[in-house]
This record gives sequence, structure tokens and C-alpha cells, in this order.
Amino acid sequence: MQTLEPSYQAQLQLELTGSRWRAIDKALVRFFQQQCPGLSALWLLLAGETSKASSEGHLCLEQQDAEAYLLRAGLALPDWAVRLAEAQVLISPAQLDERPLVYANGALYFRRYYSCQQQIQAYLQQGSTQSQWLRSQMSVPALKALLDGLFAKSAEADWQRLACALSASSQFSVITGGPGTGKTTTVVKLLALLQQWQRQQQQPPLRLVLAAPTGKAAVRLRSSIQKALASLALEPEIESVVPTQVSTVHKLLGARSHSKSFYHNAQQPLALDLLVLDEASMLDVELFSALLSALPAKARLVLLGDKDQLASVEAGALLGSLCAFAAEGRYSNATMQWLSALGDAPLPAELEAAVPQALDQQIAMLRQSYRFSADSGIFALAQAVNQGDLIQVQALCRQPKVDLQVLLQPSQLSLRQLVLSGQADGQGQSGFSGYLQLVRQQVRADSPWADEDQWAQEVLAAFGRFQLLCAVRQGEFGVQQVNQQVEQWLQAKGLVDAHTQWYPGRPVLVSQNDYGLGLMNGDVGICLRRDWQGKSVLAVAFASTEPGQAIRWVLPGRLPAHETAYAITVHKSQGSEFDHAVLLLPAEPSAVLTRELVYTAITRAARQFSLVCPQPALLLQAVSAKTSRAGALRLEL
Ligand SMILES: Nc1ncnc2c1ncn2[C@@H]1O[C@H](COP(=O)(O)OP(=O)(O)OP(=O)(O)O)[C@@H](O)[C@H]1O
Repeated sequence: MQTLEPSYQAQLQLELTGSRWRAIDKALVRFFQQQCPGLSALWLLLAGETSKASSEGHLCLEQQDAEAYLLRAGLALPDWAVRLAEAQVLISPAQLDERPLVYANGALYFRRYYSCQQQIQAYLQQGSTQSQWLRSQMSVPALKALLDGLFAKSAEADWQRLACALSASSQFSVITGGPGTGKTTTVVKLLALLQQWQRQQQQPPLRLVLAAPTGKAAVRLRSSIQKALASLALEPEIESVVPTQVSTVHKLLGARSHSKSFYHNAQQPLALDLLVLDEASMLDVELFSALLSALPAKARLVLLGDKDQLASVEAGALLGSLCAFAAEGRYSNATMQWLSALGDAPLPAELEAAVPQALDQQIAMLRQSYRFSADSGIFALAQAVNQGDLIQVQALCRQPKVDLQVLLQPSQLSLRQLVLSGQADGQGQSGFSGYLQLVRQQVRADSPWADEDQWAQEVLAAFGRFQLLCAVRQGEFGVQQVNQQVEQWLQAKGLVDAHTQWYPGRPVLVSQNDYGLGLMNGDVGICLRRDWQGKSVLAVAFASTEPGQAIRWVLPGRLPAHETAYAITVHKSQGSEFDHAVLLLPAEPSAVLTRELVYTAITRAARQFSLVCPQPALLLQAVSAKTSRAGALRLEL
């Protein structure tokens, strides 16, 4: 075995001096080298690869990927059993000690990710058992009567009704669906149903809590919940116990400055009976684990989200893994019977699985979009991208529908016009010109705004109607250059005065949590000139998630890390929706260009989607590249 070591050693040197590993991967390997002097080059190499894998969103380095890496580097494969025994200073095969890496399930994990995976699997296991018990306790006729009161009669399977029935009888459940399929509408009906059930059982109302991963997603969920509630006409007694306030997950858990731990944990659990968590695709496994630790043992959990969206940049594609078989249903015979009894139309037989798994019995998928009409180009493109249907993607790009605009190899002029007016021919009514006109209308005696907060709300809403999204950060079509270019175009048009860093109308994206100021990574604010204590000052306006507060004003000098936000990355746009979203693809190939990224960008658009495609071949490559993440969160339960 020793004869292999020189070549592992040479590869290690190559990685430590090359550019494949990030600085943090190299620093970690050097740290292990120092701390464990006898450790062989093989394990240092694999520790570096595990670190690199986690930066790509994998929970672990699977043995087959480790072997593929060694073979690609022209290295011989080791005898794993023999080599593992010599690596015990770094790696432990079980969960018994504090060594930094764990070897389990044929994969190499960082201990913290392994612990999260174990905790999530244990929770899912327990959730399945408790759900079976819950179902056995609920009377089908009573539950069906409540569903009949909330859902109109339907001749075909009503996916929203089925999702509501499934969640109502589950300790843990997931409702997934594409844009506008009614996830929020369904969950509001679910909350009303559960409170009605409590009343029937002569039990006190449940303590219901709503949360979302970012401030923007929380604000958006609050407004969708309010709309859904307004359209339901519930009895006042029930409506009063359905919440409309939405917290961010960090705030709910009690995040602390400069600490990864939260105020709420297993010792200080949250005071709630049911938690609804929206935009669950943005959750990473560490945050989800922290949340599970803080949930009281009997509390129910409902995750909402679109399983096909980009997963969190952190390790583990949580929602995607949980919903791996959502489209197929894979229900057991017992679940089919339960749902059939609660529905009012026959259930498609293909939803039944020959060998069902417990987790799938808690997952419901909504399949009909109510936001987009049948001839919507946005919906058609989102579907074609999601299904990897290159022919349909090309057809839609060649002959875009009215809500789609595709710019292949665009000129500078068409890009400038798109940015200013929302249309490449300069004839549009969206673009950045609109909100900048509002910015100039400061609050005066004759202005339509009651106060500065109302004006700032209007400016933020107008800015939120049009957004440039970039796939990458660097390069001609990366966030940094696009922001500079847009600033120059707006300056040349006299729409902003960008001679100084801070000017009225500058949009900024916060890139770091600041719990003191109540700002979260991902929050977008706009710099405005306002009166403050008799002086005219520049301050940045953010939409507030605090009850009774519309706007949070922050002086520019007090902001945590931030950047200009005419263009933001697709990752940062998750949880947001814009009337008109513009995706700028790069001109060079990039590993981040995937189907999920393009799908996420398209589904940010509510009315109009524009695709800027300097290299059309890259679009097709992206649509063909479906992400796969290592690390099993699902368990054969
Ligand atoms: N069963 C239905 N019949 C008619 N309209 C519906 C139905 N369900 C939802 N809608 C409407 O469709 C729109 C989208 O619904 P909703 O906000 O619940 O979807 P969502 O899946 O939460 O959306 P998002 O993609 O924003 O998360 C809303 O205007 C809602 O009123």
C-alpha cells in the first residue's frame, strides 16, 4: 500500500498549489496536516475533496465519487477497509466521538452534516409513525364535512383538497407545487380546517406560526395569506385564530449576533402547536436541524415550496430530496383509501405504489397553476425547462408568446432599452425608469403620499416590479459589471445622479444578517432623500416584517455588508416575485448554469419574462444540466 503514497502525495501537492480547491479547502487540509502528522496523503486528499463537495451543495463525498476522482487523476484505488483503519485520527466510523469526519453509508461526511442528516432522518421516521396514529384518531365523516365546507365540489381530483386532507392528518407534511398552484391558498384552508376541528373537539385553538427563510419571502407570504383569507369569508371566530404575521426563520429561532446557535433549541422549545414554513427549497440542512431541535415534541410541521427550484447554496437539497417522488405520488393502499374517502372524485390509480415508502405518505403535490393562463409563455417555458424539453425551449425562444421576450446575441442598444423601458425596442412601460420617477417625487404638501413611509412603500413596490437576474457574479453578464453598466445608462439618461456612492434611487441588497438592525441577508432597500429631525438626509428604506411598522429606515453608514441591486443573482432572488423578471445568461460556460437555475429565474416572473442569451448554446446546455446532490435525507422507513 505504501508504494501508492508517493502518487497520492504528488496529487495532494497539485491540489494545494492549484486552483481547483478553494482557499478554505486548502486551509482545512493544511490544518489536518498539522494536527494529524501521521495522516496519509490519501485521506488529506479526500478531506479536501469532501470540503470541495460541500461547497457544491453535497452533504458528503460518496465513495463512488471519491473513486471517480482518484481514477481521473490517474491514481490507483485503495483498499478502503485497510486504509480506513489507519485514518482513525481524523475519521470515525460511528457517531461516538468528536473527530471531524465521519465515514458512514459508504460516504465521507463532515461531522456536523452527518449529525444533521441523522437528526432529520430520525425526525422523519418519528413523523411517519405519529402521522399514522393521528390518522387513526380522526373521524373520516367529520373531516370530510369540514373539507366540503372549504372546497367547491369537483368532478376531477382536486389536488388542493387532497393536499389539505393529507396535511390535516400528518405530524409532518410537505405541500409542493410550481408557481401559482395554490400552496398558500391550500395552507390557509388547512389552518382554518384545523381550527374548526379544534372547536368541534372542544379544544382550545392551536397556536399557529408562519415563517419563511428570508424577510422578502416573509413579506410576500403575509400578503398572499391576507389575500387568501379575504377571499375565503371564514367565520370571524375562525378567522381571528388564523395568523397573518410571518416571521423569518432566524427571528423565530432567536438568532444571536456572532453565534451560530439560537435562543430556541431543545431546552428552550418554541411555543407553538403548528409551524408552516414557506419557500422550504431555500432551507439548508443545518438550519432545518436547528428548527427541528426547537420544535416541541407534539408540534406539527408543514413545509411549502417548489421542489424544482434551486436548492440552498449550503449543503443538502432538502426539499428536492424529500419530494423526490412527489410527482408519482407513491401512495400506499391505506393512503389511497384515506384520500379517496376524503375526496369527492376518484383518485388517479397511478398514484399508488407497489412498494410504498412511509415518507411519501406525507407529501402532496399541487399540479394546476391558477396564476398563469393556458397560453402563458412563462408557464410553458418554465415547464419545458423543468422537463428538459430542448425542442420546446427552442420553439418558445424562436416564437415567444406575448409574456415572453427572448434576446439572442443582443446589441448594447437593445439591452439599454430593455433596462430603461422593459422592452428591447424601447417601447415598454416597465424597466427602471418608472420607480426612479417616483423616487424624485419626494413627500411634499401636494404629493399623494400621507407620509414618507407610504411614499417609500410605493417606491419599493415599483422597484419590485422589474428585476435583472444574473446567473453569475463575474464577467460581462455577471452581477458586478451589469450593475455598473446599468448605473451608467441611468446616469446618462439623467435618471440618477450616481457621482457619489449614495444617491437617491440606489437599490441595495443586504448580504449579511444584522439582528440589531433587523436586516437579513437578501433584504432589498432603496436609498431615498428624507427629512429627519429637520434635516434632509439620505436613508435606505426597507419593507418591515414588524407588526405595525411599514418601513425600516437605516442610515447608509450603518448598513451591514451590501451591494447595488439593479441586478442580483438568481440565488438571491429566491422567495421573491417580480412583475417582469429578466434573466441575463453569461457568455461563457459556467458550472452554476443548471436547469434549476433557469427554472427558478423564470418562475420569479408574474407577468413578463425576458431572457437575454448572448450564447444560445449555453441555454440548452443549462437546461440539460440537472443538479444532483450527494447525501441521502430520505430513509427507507
Ligand atoms: N382553486 C383555485 N381556484 C381559483 N383560483 C385559485 C385557486 N387556488 C389558488 N388560486 C389563485 O391563484 C393565485 C395563486 O395562488 P397562491 O398564492 O395560493 O399560489 P402559490 O402556489 O402559493 O403561489 P407562489 O408560486 O407565489 O408560491 C391566487 O391569485 C389565488 O387566488
